[in-house]
Amino acid sequence: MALSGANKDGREVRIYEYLDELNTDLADYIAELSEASVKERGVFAIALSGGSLISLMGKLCEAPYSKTVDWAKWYIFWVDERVVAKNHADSNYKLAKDGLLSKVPIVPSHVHSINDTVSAEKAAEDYEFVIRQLVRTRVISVSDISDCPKFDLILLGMGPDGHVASLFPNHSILDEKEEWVTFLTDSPKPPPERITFTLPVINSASNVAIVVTGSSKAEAVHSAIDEVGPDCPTLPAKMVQPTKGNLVWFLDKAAASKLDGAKFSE
Ligand SMILES: O=C1O[C@H](COP(=O)(O)O)[C@@H](O)[C@H](O)[C@H]1O
Repeated sequence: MALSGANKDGREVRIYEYLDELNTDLADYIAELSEASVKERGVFAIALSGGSLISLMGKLCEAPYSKTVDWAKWYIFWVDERVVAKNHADSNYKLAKDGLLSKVPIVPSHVHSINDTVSAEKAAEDYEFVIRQLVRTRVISVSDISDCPKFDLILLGMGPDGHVASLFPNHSILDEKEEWVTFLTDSPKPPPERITFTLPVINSASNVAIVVTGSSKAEAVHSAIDEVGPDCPTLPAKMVQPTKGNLVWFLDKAAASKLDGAKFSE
């Protein structure tokens, strides 16, 4: 059984009693957005995070999705990446390749990973350049209220500290307004060197989903969604507020356990 609700800002919160239900609904959600985007624009530009998200997307590799999704129209990007070699265990690219991309017929030239042979600063600069080229050719749409790229879907995870992408609480990177992709060399979570989409890019997407499981994240979920606690205003997850797009939270029972008014009967 799933609980679902929308608040005044149009933000939707979906809570699942069982992980299998969350995984299936997440696959349905992504497949539906892919179909709508391919119908409207001919392509689907999706940006992935790393971490637990990739295994939660696992149903996409199975029937019916493996057959019904128009994989040839997918263009893949990373919302954030650790600046390590692509075959390193910490690489978000490797995680997605092993867990998803190698199991479905994605066109290799549509997979846009970062340059892993340069510094974090140069990798961020190069990645933004790649995105600018694809905005120019409209593989990625453009926001009609800023010059920001408008991804069809941005998928985020969230850490127990409320970080999303590589946007960490109280980090100056949260104030970045000009760059689309920026870098940090002092990530509080290892590895220290990372690149990340900035908040203006995340908040320009047509659709953003934040997918969170586990009790270690319940406090940050409560703070971000119920808008409580001293850390709330500067919690990166709370700062994800698409300007014109849709925001959906996918939560398991444990992650939702501290939310006001979201209780499953025992
Ligand atoms: O370091 C990172 O952490 C977040 C959250 O990861 P999770 O395993 O707790 O879901 C992830 O979304 C991000 O992409 C990654 O670089």
